[in-house]
Amino acid sequence: MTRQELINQIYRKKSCLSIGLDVDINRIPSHLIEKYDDPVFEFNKQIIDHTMDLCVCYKLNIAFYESIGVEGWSSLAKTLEYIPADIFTIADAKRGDIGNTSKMYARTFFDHMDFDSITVAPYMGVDSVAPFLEFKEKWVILLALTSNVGSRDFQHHTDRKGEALYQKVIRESQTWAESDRMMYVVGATHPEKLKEIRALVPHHFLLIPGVGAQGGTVDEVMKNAHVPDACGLLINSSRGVIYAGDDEDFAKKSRAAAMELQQEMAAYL
Ligand SMILES: O=C(O)c1cc(=O)[nH]c(=O)n1[C@@H]1O[C@H](COP(=O)(O)O)[C@@H](O)[C@H]1O
Repeated sequence: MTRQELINQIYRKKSCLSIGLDVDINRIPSHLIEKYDDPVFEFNKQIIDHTMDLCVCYKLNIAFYESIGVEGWSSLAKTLEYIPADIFTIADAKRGDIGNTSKMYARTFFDHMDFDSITVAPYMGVDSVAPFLEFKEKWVILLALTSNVGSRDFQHHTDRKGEALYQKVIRESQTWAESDRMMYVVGATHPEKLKEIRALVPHHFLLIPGVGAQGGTVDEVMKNAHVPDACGLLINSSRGVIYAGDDEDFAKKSRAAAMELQQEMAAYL
């Protein structure tokens, strides 16, 4: 998907919501487990049916699918097929290795499967990221400042000139790809850093996880990092949306949770 197609969708739906399909088999409503051969896919299908007009992206965290083996990969593939073609998709895989191996990861998610983007760790440098950029209209979403507490262990570390590691990642990687192929992950749990990061990358999209279950808010993100006329944000919520309910009406409750986030976003779009 192109940058302009993504932007058009955001303004059409008045939403920059990414819904994280982080499906834990132990949290799926029991009636789905009893009734369906592939309860993970059925869960996703019902969530997608109830939310696709409210979000512009689905992020599938690969760990949740890998953790249940071959069946998980099959549920992942079926879910990806089911997502409407005009909705942006993220393989949240956090990959990156020597070039020869990254090439295989890129083939997995861009060739074998048809995701629009993949999350990539930057720490092995340019040759570990380049193979993902060889695919036309596919995006790399580079980890910059993550949402977890441990992000302080390395990412905030400053060099002698006072530049933090996450700042260096953002500055250097801008020479690897333009804003039509590269996004950055910045946690909603660092609202005080959002303005500064937006100044470093005025045109790039930021993928912002950490809203809801991890304590970040849509309002603070929109206030500090929203770009007029381009939005420049995909704000993700996983557990807050998909586990809003745990009974037969779980998908309706997900819709209500997604709508609440979308309406907060609409005020800025
Ligand atoms: O790359 C990510 O998506 C990501 C980066 C980060 O810094 N923090 C973070 O929480 N994530 C992912 O975003 C999702 C957050 O889930 P919830 O906290 O349930 O909304 C999970 O899939 C995480 O793996």
